[in-house]
Amino acid sequence: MTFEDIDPSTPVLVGVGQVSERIGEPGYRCLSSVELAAAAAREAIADTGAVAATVAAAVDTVAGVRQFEISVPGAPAPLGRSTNYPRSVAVRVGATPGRAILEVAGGQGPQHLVNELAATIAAGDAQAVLVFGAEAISTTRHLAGAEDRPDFSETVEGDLEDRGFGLDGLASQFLAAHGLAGAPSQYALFDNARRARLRQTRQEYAAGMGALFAPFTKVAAANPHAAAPTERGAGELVTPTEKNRLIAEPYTRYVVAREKVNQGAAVLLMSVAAARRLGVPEEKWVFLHGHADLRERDLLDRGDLSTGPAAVMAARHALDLAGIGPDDLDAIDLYSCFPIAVSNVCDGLGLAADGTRELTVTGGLPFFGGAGNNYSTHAIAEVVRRLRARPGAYGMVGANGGMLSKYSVGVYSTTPCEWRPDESAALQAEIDAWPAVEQAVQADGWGTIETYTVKHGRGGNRTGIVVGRLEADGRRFLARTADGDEETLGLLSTGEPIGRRVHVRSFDVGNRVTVGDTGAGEPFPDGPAVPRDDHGRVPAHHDDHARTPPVDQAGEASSRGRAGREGGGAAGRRLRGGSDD
Ligand SMILES: CC(=O)SCCNC(=O)CCNC(=O)[C@H](O)C(C)(C)COP(=O)(O)OP(=O)(O)OC[C@H]1O[C@@H](n2cnc3c(N)ncnc32)[C@H](O)[C@@H]1OP(=O)(O)O
Repeated sequence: MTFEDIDPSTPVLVGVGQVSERIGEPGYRCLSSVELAAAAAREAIADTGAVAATVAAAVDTVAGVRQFEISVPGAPAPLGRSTNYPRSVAVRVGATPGRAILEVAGGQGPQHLVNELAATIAAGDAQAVLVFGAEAISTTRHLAGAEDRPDFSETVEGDLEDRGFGLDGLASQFLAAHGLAGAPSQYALFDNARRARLRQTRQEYAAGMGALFAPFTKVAAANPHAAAPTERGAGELVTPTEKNRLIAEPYTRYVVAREKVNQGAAVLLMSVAAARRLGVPEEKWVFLHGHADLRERDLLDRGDLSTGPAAVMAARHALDLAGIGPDDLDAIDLYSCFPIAVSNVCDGLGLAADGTRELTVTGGLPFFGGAGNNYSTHAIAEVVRRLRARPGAYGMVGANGGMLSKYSVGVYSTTPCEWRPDESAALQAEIDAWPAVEQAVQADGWGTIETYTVKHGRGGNRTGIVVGRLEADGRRFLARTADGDEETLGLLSTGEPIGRRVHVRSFDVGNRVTVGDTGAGEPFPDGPAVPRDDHGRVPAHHDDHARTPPVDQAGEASSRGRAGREGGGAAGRRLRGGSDD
């Protein structure tokens, strides 16, 4: 395949842009997420090397990645927001697209949009597509309480293909009521299960997480767009200190996605025909050689909580389509909200995760910054930049959303290639046919711990969360510890809890786990009942705190004040599982 004989409908990435700003630094402009996305989009348009106004006018489709503050029902936006984010950005860059898309929540969004809209171009249904996203969480958090805070509200007319939150099966009042409202505690369950599978001690596993992420800090330190550009050693990353407090065991703050960022990124795709017509030089062109989008089973349905096979299948399929293996990749960016998101894919692909292989091009979500759902647009932009500098080399972006729930992959190169349809649908049917683990929504009796975490609130309060199997019939249960149950917290915080025997008891407010069958026996006095028949229902966000992540991507604070809030009284206090941080 050469540039001369390539099909004119072939999709090609022709422009990328990234912008960022840090509070307190020279040039800080207090930009809204719309302004950050627009600045990145302008950069992507200019990056084509063609006449900017002509390129902007040719954009027929815009697709916005959802910000955290519009990713969960009831999320606050203390500085206001646009009623039509994609068109707010389009107007600013001089585009008048016929189609405007607002993608569902989730970190897979950027790569998914590139995969989907490249297919749209290949089918002849679009010619020039601008994908963008941005977060101004740092600015919003900083100014939320200020008297002279800016107002980012705007009303923009025009059609909008709003795909909704897309949180079905990812978030529910049932999960939230048992402490699983935020991403750190959800992912901690997977890392602890992986540790037990590898038969490692806590110290050994922490050392591995440190070794995995220390090289990420080095990449971040060299990246002008990084939110936390500080190089740190492996030991420093995983040693709890006042600054590096425990968030959800085994995670300290340094190994958790950092959501306080002001970052925007954009990618411009075109058909080869449009790129030629608009005068985009061929040295700017980057082709999608492989792509895949797969969804894991819902958390409590998964057979093995130590691994996320759908993500690995997606990566393998994208590489297969490209006709290469992991060793052929020159640049890799694996989504890194928590260590397991990276090590799961490394385990599956046989990639070294000890620092000998670079696994991020940006610095990763804890150090570059977890730009809400939009992190991987930055990864794509950086991979494109690197591949242009190394014609013929391959790069891969793995983008993760939910609780290791959705994985989208792109394999890129400057080498021309025709559009290659993927077989994700057939693979998805295979995944969907895997048997779901039978659940005991109301769990009573003795059981065995399958995985666990202990969440640490800012004030020192702790909540233990256990996923286990009932001895009587092997059904899976979810439970949390009662308030002040130091004995059970002690079991969960030392040695190897996985495989240990515990007692679980159901109450209206949810399941409670103890090391013995006493203590959780009294009837619970009051408090709203936990919905048990609607696992897919997304809890509304009533937190008036400035932090806005959705359940999909949330910080631990996001369950405050919603389902699972328990009543008072002595027994109530004892049974209460402790608040989020
Ligand atoms: C699929 C997925 O992507 S899942 C992942 C989704 N993302 C998440 O869930 C986000 C998870 N992270 C979080 O919730 C939070 O970062 C937490 C809970 C881990 C820590 O939050 P906090 O306790 O509020 O952290 P804290 O504010 O104390 O410190 C974080 C850093 O941000 C800095 N910071 C605080 N406010 C701001 C601000 N407005 N702007 C920029 N930086 C800020 C602090 O100075 C500190 O910097 P340092 O690293 O130099 O010490």
